[in-house]
Amino acid sequence: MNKQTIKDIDVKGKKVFCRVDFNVPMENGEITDDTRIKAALPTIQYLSEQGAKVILASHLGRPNGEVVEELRMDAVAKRLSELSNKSVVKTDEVYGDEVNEAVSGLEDGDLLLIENVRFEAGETKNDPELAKAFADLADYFVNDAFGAAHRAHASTAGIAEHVPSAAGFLLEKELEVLGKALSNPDRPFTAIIGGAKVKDKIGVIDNLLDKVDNLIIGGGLAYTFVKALGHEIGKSLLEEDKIELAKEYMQKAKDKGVNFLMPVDVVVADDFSNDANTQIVDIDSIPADLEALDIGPKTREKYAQVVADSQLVIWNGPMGVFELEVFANGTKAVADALSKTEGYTVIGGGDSAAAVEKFDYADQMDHISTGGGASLEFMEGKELPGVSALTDK
Ligand SMILES: Nc1ncnc2c1ncn2[C@@H]1O[C@H](COP(=O)(O)OP(=O)(O)OP(=O)(O)O)[C@@H](O)[C@H]1O
Ligand SMILES: O=C(O)[C@H](O)COP(=O)(O)O
Repeated sequence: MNKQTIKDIDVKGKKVFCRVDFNVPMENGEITDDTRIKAALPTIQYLSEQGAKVILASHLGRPNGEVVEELRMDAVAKRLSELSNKSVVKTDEVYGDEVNEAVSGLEDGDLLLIENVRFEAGETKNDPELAKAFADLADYFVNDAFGAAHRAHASTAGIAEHVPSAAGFLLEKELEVLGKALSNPDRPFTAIIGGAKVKDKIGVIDNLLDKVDNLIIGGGLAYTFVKALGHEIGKSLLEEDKIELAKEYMQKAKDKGVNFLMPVDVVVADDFSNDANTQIVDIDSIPADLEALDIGPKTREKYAQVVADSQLVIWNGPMGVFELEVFANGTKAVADALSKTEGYTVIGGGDSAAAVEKFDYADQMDHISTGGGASLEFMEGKELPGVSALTDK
């Protein structure tokens, strides 16, 4: 990486504004998954041990520039304190007098967490005044929020225009793993793309076709491709305006010699529920009144074999409606295959990461990205503003 990292800066006795991605799932005020907090700990602990005064900042949810009581950072501060074994000062403001006072009270090694940065409308607009206000709090800016690195916001990018900056360990690791996978992959290299919408994955599929040996398609987006092959898909998900593009991608795969794998059989249902009547049909026999909600057993076996024979696998997007038990087998089978392959396995965040956690395969994956949208944009080959804004080495 051509950017400074925290190892390149001397933070002893300095104030460091550290952007993290503590956008964790919450239910009734309780954090239901603290993976992202744990993932930022190495950077936070390092800064603290080096004697920095650590000012942490994150967004939580999408409050759209307003104070939303349920999206305050208090539960996060509490969990961070438990995980780090340190007390964490928490402010109720994002900037201003309360924050200035709290910062002046910090001793070397102390941790402070400011309020949800998205309570300020200027955050997502990358408002230069808000960016300057954040910068004025600190001597250095450290970005460890890989999950928000695809956003050009005041606390992820704007601030870097005003103070020297560096990448934290998590950001560095994510870029290293995903970067190596895309630029110098071990082969055979297999990408598995699922999830609901073709339109969200267009850039990724296009970019990956230039790099992979096998491209496996599953989930709701598969049916636009199935339709493009001329099969009927009943009530399955379809993006009519993407059929031509699906044809182009299948042609591109052929031209590039990429093995393009699509479902050969599917689980169809009469209802989007666990009580639905289901049956398994071949891909060219989807009944007009039913919806395909998972890949079938022949497809599971085929995909598992390709994964077993791969040296590198990147997975983004579930194979079916994994939230419902009856349509979870495809996603489970892919997770199981990844857990068994000798190849290096990368989970591209978002729903696939949630599925891997849910089915207890997380420990057996080599890298689970903390960024859903960010890893997608990275895999599309896009520049991440939260990275490009950092000081060059
Ligand atoms: N055959 C299907 N029909 C309808 N919905 C499906 C089907 N297969 C998967 N899904 C749904 O797709 C959703 C995930 O789609 P999405 O494109 O958001 O995935 P993702 O890329 O993993 O998530 P993220 O955007 O968070 O990274 C899941 O909620 C799942 O239920
Ligand atoms: O959950 C995420 O993917 C990141 O925290 C970014 O959140 P956002 O999509 O609301 O910007």
